[in-house]
Amino acid sequence: MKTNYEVRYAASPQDVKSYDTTRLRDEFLIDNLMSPDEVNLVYSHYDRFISGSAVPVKEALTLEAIDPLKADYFLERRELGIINIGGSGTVTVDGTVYELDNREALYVGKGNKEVVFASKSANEPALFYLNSTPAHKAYPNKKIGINDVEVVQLGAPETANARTLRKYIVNSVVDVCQLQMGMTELKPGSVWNTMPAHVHDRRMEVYFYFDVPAEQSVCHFMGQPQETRHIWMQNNQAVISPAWSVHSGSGTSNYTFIWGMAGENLDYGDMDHCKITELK
Ligand SMILES: O=C[C@H](O)[C@@H](O)CC(=O)C(=O)O
Ligand SMILES: [Zn+2]
Repeated sequence: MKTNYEVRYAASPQDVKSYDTTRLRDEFLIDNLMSPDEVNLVYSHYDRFISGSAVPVKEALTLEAIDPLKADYFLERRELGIINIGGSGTVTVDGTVYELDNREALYVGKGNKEVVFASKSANEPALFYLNSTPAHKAYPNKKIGINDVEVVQLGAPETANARTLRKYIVNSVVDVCQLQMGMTELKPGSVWNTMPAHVHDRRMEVYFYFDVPAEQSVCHFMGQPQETRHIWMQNNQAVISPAWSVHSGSGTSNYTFIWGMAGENLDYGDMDHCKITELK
């Protein structure tokens, strides 16, 4: 059993202007996810947001308190969102078993001492994607099935951005302190997510790209709207978006991604849109 973690500090947009490709990737790209029989976490100092994965294959995996938390157990002062993008699995929270099939989610509130991940079959393991944020209050655990999500259709084939957005962990679906999570699926032939792009200075965000077909990639754009940079993303990689940064990608095919946010408010729609023709 293994829990690995990395720490990422926060950077000023003035500094990031001078980053080369390697430095940009070292600071913002998360490339240790979905590794079998490991729990892998990245602790970002942007809103102390943790992104990670748990892939139990040979044995069950326990979510351990990592050193930066200085806590007796992981959820002592945190809440957790889990979305399964793999085969059927279970998450056991202080003895209560939640069955999570592909594309089902679980919210786990502050104060739960033990979180254990397991797969139904080693041949088709569960792939649990995790987001966690500091929490001030213990809200009840809640499973969010595919029928519980709020669905929004966005974009159009003509602009290559037709996509289905599913809100899983938002405060109209489940009580949360600050975490928000959802999944956006691009339609075949559509490649652009989040275009027109936006920033939300009240919240940071992490995008986790998956279901990227073999030999295809997603080019993710970040940076201040008039000072953008790009990061080429492979399947099962995530990218940290500071509050001052746009976060929008274009793939060489369609793909799906999970977005997770935390910060000042719980208003999903609190975004400042950037005019497409003014991006630089
Ligand atoms: O702040 C919200 C997030 O950036 C995403 O929900 C946007 C998104 O999934 C999309 O438009 O494709
Ligand atoms: Zn956003």
